[in-house]
Amino acid sequence: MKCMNKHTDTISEVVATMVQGATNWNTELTQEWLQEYVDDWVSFYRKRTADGEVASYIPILEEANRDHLGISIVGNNGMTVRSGDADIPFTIQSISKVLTFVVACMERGLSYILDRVDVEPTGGSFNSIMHLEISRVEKPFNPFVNAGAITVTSMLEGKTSDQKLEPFYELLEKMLDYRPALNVDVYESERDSSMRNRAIGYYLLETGFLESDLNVTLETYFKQCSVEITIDDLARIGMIIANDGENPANQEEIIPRQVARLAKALMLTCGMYDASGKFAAYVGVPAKSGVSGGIIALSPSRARDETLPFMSGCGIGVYGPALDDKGNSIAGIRLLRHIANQWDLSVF
Ligand SMILES: NC(=O)CC[C@H](N)C(=O)O
Repeated sequence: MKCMNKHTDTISEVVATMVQGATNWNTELTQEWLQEYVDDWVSFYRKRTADGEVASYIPILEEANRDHLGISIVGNNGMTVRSGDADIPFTIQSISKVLTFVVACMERGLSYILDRVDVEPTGGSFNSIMHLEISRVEKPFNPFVNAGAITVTSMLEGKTSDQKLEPFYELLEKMLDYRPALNVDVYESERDSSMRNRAIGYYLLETGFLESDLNVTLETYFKQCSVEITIDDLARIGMIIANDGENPANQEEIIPRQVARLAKALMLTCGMYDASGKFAAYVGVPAKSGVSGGIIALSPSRARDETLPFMSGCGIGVYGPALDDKGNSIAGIRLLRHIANQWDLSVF
């Protein structure tokens, strides 16, 4: 087998050699080799955390360590590569919007939700009110900015926040084999400080978009954002969405295919707020970020992929609480960009 040189070979070249040549190609060797690569990249991009700031508008989030950077990657065969600060729990924040959207579509049907929330990027910040008012929209722009997400949350079935979130927890449990818990301190910190989201809520109430009581809707929204997860969880959820909602280990359908596909399209066009265009151009994979520094990303499964069979249909979780001015993990984006380019993950 060709001797591997991680400084000169691209990952595709090496894996292509492995696949073509190679009587002794094996998963363990590949994993070891990928691990070395990823370890190098994480230590390189960790320096970029110094260029960002942790979120402070939810006071408790300011306690995060801005030097942290970790990544977890799960292939469609379960192969896992994790590196850096991979064991730090953090709250899911806006990444929850992908899951409440999925749950709402499963409960109400896709067309019910799409009649009430659009699928257009805003080009504005995640918590903008201005867009709603200036454009006099018929419905909120998309489910991944706060106005659209709060509207989706109002459409979840149930009268109390706990009833509304039960199917959300059940979906998480099905994907992760455990039930993540609410971080009560983060929930209370957001509940007591989130005047902007209350303003958005009142505007949605006035304009007739909300389908549940305002206070219950906001309580549900703050709770969904405060569920604690890890990058391994994000990678696993990403891997299932990448595979059109199916668990590749046993072909069980966890999310209906059409809903998973729509979620991917929305992640690609709206997942990184007003940096979504740049992210699509330079990274090119569906992703969704949150203000605690998490990013979920994925490489949709592609039959054509011969060089990296186990990375077609992979999920990626990143944690790096130092954020850029759009509210996305500053080092996390750079790390993802590097990996997507090296491994040819772009959907384009
Ligand atoms: N970008 C985010 O992660 C925002 C989520 C946060 N809970 C908020 O609504 O303000």
